[in-house]
Amino acid sequence: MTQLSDAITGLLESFDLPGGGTLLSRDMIRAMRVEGGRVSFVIEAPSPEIARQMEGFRAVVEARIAELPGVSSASVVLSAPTQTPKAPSLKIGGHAQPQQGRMIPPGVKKLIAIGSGKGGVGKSTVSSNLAVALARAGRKVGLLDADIHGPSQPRMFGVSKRPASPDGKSIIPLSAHGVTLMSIGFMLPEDKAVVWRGPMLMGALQQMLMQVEWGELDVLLIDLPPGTGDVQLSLGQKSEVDGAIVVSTPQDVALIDAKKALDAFATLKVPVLGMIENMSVFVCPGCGLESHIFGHGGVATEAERLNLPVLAQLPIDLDTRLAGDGGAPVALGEGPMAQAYAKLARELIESGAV
Ligand SMILES: Nc1ncnc2c1ncn2[C@@H]1O[C@H](COP(=O)(O)OP(=O)(O)OP(=O)(O)O)[C@@H](O)[C@H]1O
Repeated sequence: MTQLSDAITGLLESFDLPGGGTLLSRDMIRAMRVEGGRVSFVIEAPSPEIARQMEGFRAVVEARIAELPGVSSASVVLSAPTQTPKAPSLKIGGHAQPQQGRMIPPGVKKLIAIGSGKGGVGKSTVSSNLAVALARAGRKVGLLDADIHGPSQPRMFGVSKRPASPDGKSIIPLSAHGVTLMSIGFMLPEDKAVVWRGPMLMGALQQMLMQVEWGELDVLLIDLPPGTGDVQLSLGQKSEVDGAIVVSTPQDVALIDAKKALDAFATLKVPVLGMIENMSVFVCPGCGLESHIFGHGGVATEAERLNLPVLAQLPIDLDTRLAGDGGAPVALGEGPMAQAYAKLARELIESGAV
């Protein structure tokens, strides 16, 4: 740095701002130029209101800069972000911030996690449809897509807008089909892989739970990543999950992993509300023949062994797949799958779980 730059930095450090810190420590200086003896820069205030209040301060800073040896002219301008919502500061790879207390979004009455051991068993499909069915039953529902490595909810709800952030910190969730929605998928390009370590995942989860303005919700469903990794661990340890639902297909490999997911919830002391068997049977639309493509009865046996209810048995269903891919979950309609999800929602409400 030149002598003049040093002198400018020293001067800027000498002004304490109300509320603590300096223009430099609070990162409010923009477009600094020192050319010959001409100095110019912008002070960016957090809001137009604060910019107005800082006018006297700006004039003092400008005058003091002009007095520095070697300065021929000084121009200090105040600016503030416009009121247009700007992109949230959900920085990729941000670490969890230290915070007091636990990650419990204010205004949310119940947190329900939806997990699976294995990927691809239909956990996100079940989450989206259950969210829609609960909303249709009159519940105020939020859905947090915490499947950080493979967020599917933007596609399943047909929304991919970047959420707004009026102050650059709080994030306004999106809303689709009566459900308040947030997904890491809204913040990243679809083809961008998330390669994060544990603390970064924790940071992202913390931001999605606590920076998002969820508002008043009867229930926030959390679509977990498959398996028993860092997101499950953080959620179990740092939040208060009221209940978990484990989705599995009847297939042995899926069930082995589902048992691990159940075991993880038990370790984290998260009460399991029950299991959902997805893709339990395929009924041929031509002849009505039932085929148990992924096996039969495995989920019921496991649930019985653990004294857990089987909350639903959902068949392999083309409409479910098409509706999910098309951005309008099948539970929005009137057909048999919509009825099955409506029944699941009703029973969860009646049991007091949501
Ligand atoms: N009952 C069903 N009938 C037909 N297709 C289904 C059914 N359930 C899910 N699918 C389809 O299976 C695929 C995987 O489902 P989904 O993404 O919900 O699984 P997942 O367990 O969340 O996967 P991942 O863990 O990889 O995110 C999707 O294409 C979905 O539409």
